[in-house]
Amino acid sequence: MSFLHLHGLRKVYGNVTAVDGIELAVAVGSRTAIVGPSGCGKTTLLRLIAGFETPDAGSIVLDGTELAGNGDVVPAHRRGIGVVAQDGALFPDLSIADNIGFGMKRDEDARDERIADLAYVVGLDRGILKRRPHQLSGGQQQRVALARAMARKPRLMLLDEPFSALDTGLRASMRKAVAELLEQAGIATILVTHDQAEALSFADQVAVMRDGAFSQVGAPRDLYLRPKDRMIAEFLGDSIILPARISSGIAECAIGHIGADSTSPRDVARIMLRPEQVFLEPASRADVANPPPNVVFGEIIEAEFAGSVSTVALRVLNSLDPPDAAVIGNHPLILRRSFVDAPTVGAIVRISVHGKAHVFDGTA
Ligand SMILES: Nc1ncnc2c1ncn2[C@@H]1O[C@H](COP(=O)(O)OP(=O)(O)OP(=O)(O)O)[C@@H](O)[C@H]1O
Repeated sequence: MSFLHLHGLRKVYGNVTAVDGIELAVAVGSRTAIVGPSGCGKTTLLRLIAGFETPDAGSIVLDGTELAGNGDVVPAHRRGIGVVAQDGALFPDLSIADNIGFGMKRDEDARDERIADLAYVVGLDRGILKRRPHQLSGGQQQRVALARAMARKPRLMLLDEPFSALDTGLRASMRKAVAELLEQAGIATILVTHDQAEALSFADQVAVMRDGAFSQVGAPRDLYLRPKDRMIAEFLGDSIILPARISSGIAECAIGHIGADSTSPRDVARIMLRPEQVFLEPASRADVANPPPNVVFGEIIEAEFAGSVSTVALRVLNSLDPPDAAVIGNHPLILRRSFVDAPTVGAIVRISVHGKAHVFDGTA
């Protein structure tokens, strides 16, 4: 069931169209991530939903109530929406307790107890409640901002890059903790981020944004494995994109005949593989001289070791399909992934592919 519905949203600043034609349905208690490059309109979209900006066209309906559209605009403080910004935006002169309790009434029953409960829920020690924001770490400040937003019992939570100031380890643990917390509270959440891994791991639904519009919306796994075009594929992670011929559900390409996720026959197509689908096993020049059917070998021409993930460039030695030979010959296949024993320059490897190749619509 759709809890939040955005229809045809548009926002223009002077001659900049920040957001245009946005359609989105958010289910009750679900997590949506909006991901896209800097300046694509993510923050503007959140500000429209929060009520800090008014759309030039389109509508926002939350739980059956129109917040913006044809009729009156519901002001931000009446929307029941919590917002956590990138920097937390805490009040520097208030104690942590008063920051958390900012939206509560002074005489609210058991106010102090609720503040302490909220601090506990977001994993903050009771001992810091008397401190001021500048006496807290970045991660603690973000937790305070989240507790403050939760104190108002929002129906929807908007998170604008709330983890971006944190270092990698803390970022991942905060993300997990926040996701669990909001899920337990049954609060639907929209997270804005420019970090694709964060979007894919956080959300049930990911919307990829480009130039003010959504280019694809779907479940993380679908978007990652079946992106609509090359740009989305590359934005969501490393990809190997090859020309291919599709016939009987098989993609015939330079590195073999691989099962395809499309059965429509096509003479000229583009396919995508994710690096974790491509395996390299040690082989020798003698194997290359007598290749078994549908087996492709390569030679490592560059190798870069970088800890758990290494990058290798390989030249395909017995490309199966002549149309690809020139492309592959001129452009080595680049593979960045983790190897137990990464091959070194000069090594001969047998290339194999697991899973299906994704076939792009069109030839882009
Ligand atoms: N108040 C404003 N006045 C004029 N232009 C604005 C305003 N706010 C945003 N813009 C423009 O609208 C476009 C979208 O900006 P927005 O901040 O929504 O992007 P973003 O995807 O959140 O970027 P970032 O990831 O860098 O925060 C940009 O071109 C920006 O310069």
